[in-house]
Amino acid sequence: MQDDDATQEMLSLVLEEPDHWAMFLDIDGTLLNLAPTPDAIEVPEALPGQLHRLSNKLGGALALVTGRSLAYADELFKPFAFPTAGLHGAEIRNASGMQTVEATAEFQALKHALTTEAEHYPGVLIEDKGAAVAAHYRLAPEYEKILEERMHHYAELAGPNWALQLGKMVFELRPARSSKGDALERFFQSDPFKNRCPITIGDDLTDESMFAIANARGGVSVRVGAIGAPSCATSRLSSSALVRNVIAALAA
Ligand SMILES: O=P(O)(O)OC[C@H]1O[C@H](O[C@H]2O[C@H](CO)[C@@H](O)[C@H](O)[C@H]2O)[C@H](O)[C@@H](O)[C@@H]1O
Ligand SMILES: [Mg+2]
Repeated sequence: MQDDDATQEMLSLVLEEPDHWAMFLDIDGTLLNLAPTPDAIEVPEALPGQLHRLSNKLGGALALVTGRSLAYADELFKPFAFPTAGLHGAEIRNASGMQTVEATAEFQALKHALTTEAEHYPGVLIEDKGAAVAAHYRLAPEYEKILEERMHHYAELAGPNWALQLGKMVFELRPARSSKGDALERFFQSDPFKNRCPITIGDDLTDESMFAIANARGGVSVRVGAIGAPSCATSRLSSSALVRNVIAALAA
């Protein structure tokens, strides 16, 4: 299912039975257009309020599920503080409170070594996310191969508590203990998510684990972007703009 059909499906499902559904939304490339650098993203002025109204319609069962840190996600959508899973599922704020992850001294040293090494790769940006770190090559695609090799090396150094996460023009080291799919299961343990059916929308490899949970629970999974990348999502929306149209229509 694509664009018009996928949009129509989500609108009718949620508007007809708002008490039945829970929505799980990725941020970069899904709610927001991709930008040249991590901090260059723009949050459309109306979006935080629309998400808030939609969340109210769903009885609070709307969560952000992102590779960003929880604190960064909160900044983007303030003054609202939605239930959120950050660092690809490793951090979570749900009804049970907030769980974050601390970087160990060894991981701090690793981030320092990576940042120093990246000075030799002009245009490569290192994003320090606390217990995760991202090496972005969007501005310097010529370094993709070397960066991939080096990030495999740093992943080995980091040990089994960290995993290498591939993304859009980025290699990340993230806490290995939890994926976005695991985060969904944790949301489902308590209200307002308990006993609801998931609608998941995401654009990247990291979102596949939440699509799998949505499919297994009889829900809806939507991958954003052009057809091409293999995905277990059952529907497609070709752009973040279309995602925001769905959010606006559901919030109205
Ligand atoms: O799970 P998400 O909410 O989609 O976060 C995934 C990563 O998004 C960010 O990087 C990506 O978006 C940047 C801004 O558009 C872009 O410049 C970059 O090339 C993309 O990879 C973010 O910086 C990462 O920390 C997130 O893990
Ligand atoms: Mg994304």
